[in-house]
Amino acid sequence: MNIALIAHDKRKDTLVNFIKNNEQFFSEQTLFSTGTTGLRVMENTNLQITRFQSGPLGGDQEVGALVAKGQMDAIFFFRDPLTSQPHEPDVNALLRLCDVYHIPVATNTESANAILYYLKNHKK
Ligand SMILES: O=C(CO)COP(=O)(O)O
Repeated sequence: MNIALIAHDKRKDTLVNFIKNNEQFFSEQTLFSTGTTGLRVMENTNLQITRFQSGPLGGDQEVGALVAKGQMDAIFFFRDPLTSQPHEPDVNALLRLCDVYHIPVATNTESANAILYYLKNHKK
């Protein structure tokens, strides 16, 4: 599966921990990420990730392009709900495209665990 990993700064540690706890699963997928998130995950795991631009520089839109082309199966996007982002329109655009194309998106550890369970058991 093609899976994108994205986290805002205050949620990067949480995403890295989630990925580390499930590294075997993610090692069997094709991974994409925004710039800094991918760097942090690769520094802390043995995973290989195709990194796009940093989020504020267009990375969310690059992930969105894969969604629009039908090339994305799921997104783990740990958002920071308490900090305003300069690229909020890009974030909203990505989430909107996920709804347009019915792509599962996890925005916190609990929804990530639920979607992980779904991906492991219902999508091969
Ligand atoms: O801002 C982001 C998502 O909106 C994430 O971007 P980085 O992974 O480059 O920090």
